[in-house]
Amino acid sequence: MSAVAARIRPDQNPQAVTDHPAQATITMSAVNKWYGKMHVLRDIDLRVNKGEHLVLCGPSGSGKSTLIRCINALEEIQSGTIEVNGNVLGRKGAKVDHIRRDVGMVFQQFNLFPHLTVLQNCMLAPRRIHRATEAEARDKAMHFLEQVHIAEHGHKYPAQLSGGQQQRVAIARALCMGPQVMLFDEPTSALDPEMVKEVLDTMIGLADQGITMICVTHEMGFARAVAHRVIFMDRGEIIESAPPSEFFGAPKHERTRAFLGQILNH
Ligand SMILES: Nc1ncnc2c1ncn2[C@@H]1O[C@H](COP(=O)(O)OP(=O)(O)OP(=O)(O)O)[C@@H](O)[C@H]1O
Repeated sequence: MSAVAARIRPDQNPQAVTDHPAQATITMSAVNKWYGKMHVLRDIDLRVNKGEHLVLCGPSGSGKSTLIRCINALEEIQSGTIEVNGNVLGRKGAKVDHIRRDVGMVFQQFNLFPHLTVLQNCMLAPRRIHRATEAEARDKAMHFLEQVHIAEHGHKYPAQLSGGQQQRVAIARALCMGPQVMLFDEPTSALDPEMVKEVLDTMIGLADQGITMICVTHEMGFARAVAHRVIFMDRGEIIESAPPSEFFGAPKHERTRAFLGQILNH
């Protein structure tokens, strides 16, 4: 049985979020973003509690990537506020470097440095951000490479690994920063089908450890198994947000139903 199938769904597990009393890690309030004249995020209000796992889905171009890229300050917003662990983005004196340290990001393309080994890729953040010694950085990198079951490939270069293995290295590298929140932007979209499961299983392992996660993904099996809340976005707006049982069992909005009809029948 796959790890996805074997898990108790979080909304069937009363301890899942109540272990973490409502303590917001991320708060987005009335966030608007334009690219030129294109209004891509429209009055986004979103609160993510510590330990919460969110899955963000929606049609192509609906603003999902932009939303999560705004959270770690890869994109600027034009109005509203985003607060991450007490740091308010966009305000004078905002500590963008703190936000980037607190928020680990995993992209569709793995973005590993090709000229560095797996181990060296993972040692960068501890060395540069946490000013760790070489030995400390190596220990930390090995710890997270072991966690994603890839430590034996530490001496290799990214090009010598499969896509799934590279993505697991990218996850380990993000974890080496010691983030409070992990953002995943379609982490399995660039992978061959047989490699998708290994990456999803790694993400499930992280979820089980209680790390706060926001995942943009169309892997609805993962959403059912791991998400406390599934959010549907369309045309820059949050249309629906509900626990998976409700979201999949009785979606309220017509646009959510149409979207689910398309991707679940695919
Ligand atoms: N850097 C950019 N400059 C201009 N327009 C952009 C930029 N990035 C994204 N867009 C546009 O903003 C809109 C939202 O894009 P975004 O990538 O956030 O959507 P998405 O829901 O993540 O889509 P997908 O599922 O295809 O990745 C799209 O119309 C896209 O073309």
